[in-house]
Amino acid sequence: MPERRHFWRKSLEPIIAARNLKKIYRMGSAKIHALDGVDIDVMPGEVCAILGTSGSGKSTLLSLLAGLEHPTAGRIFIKKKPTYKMNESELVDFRLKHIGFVFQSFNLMPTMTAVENVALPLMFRGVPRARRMEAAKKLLVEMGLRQQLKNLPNQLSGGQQQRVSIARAIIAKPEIIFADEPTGNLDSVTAEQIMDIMCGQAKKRGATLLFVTHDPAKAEYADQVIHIIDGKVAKRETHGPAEISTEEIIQAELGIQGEEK
Ligand SMILES: Nc1ncnc2c1ncn2[C@@H]1O[C@H](COP(=O)(O)OP(=O)(O)OP(=O)(O)O)[C@@H](O)[C@H]1O
Repeated sequence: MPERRHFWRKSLEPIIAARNLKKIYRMGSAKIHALDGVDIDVMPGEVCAILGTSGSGKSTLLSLLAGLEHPTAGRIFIKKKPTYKMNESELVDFRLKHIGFVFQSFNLMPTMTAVENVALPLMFRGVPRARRMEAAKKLLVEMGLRQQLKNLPNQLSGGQQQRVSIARAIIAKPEIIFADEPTGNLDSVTAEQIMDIMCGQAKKRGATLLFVTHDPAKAEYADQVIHIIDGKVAKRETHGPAEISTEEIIQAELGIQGEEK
């Protein structure tokens, strides 16, 4: 598990902020309150887990925050921009510039090789082919896939496919990464490796990572855990300044080592 970075939450502005988010789905005459007044603040560079059981509303929350669906009510600000007011084309543009996605079922292009899949987001940004293929290759090698660069997705294991999709999510250097049950299709050993890679890469790049999980063990990787029950925030936990003493903060800031006894 990568070392957690400590956040001086008070001194930072949230990169993701949501207020009183509501999402009501209509099924015939029935109304389903998938989200019922959720508030969220995620700080820049933070790893945040949305933890909840099946049907609690976590995927709905992720899809609202990512601008894939519109809320029934409430406000969402990403990088201080009111994304809940944006139209589809503004949202597409915003996502392309600032957000990377990792999905439970990998969502790789089946007819493209690993390296072509990873290079794809750079194509949308107009990076010339030679440069984007080189960057994709470098990243995949860093992820331990040197031997699999030219494999198609169906010639890769689940863990390898998820590494490719993490590489695809981060290659264009998004400030925010959203991941929906990123280890849901993987065995427990591979799932741990993927959590290490995903959280480690986010930290290394200073990106904000928000992931959804039903597994409390995966939420352990996060700086902030938001527990969702029946569309409401039931509990928030932050690991960071709250857990360390003022003296430790001062020592960390000044680089002072503890005195030898
Ligand atoms: N498009 C939809 N139309 C109608 N109801 C929906 C829709 N999407 C989600 N729901 C309902 O909203 C509630 C929350 O669903 P959501 O998918 O967000 O839960 P979840 O916590 O992600 O569950 P899981 O872990 O099983 O994916 C559920 O009752 C679900 O049936």
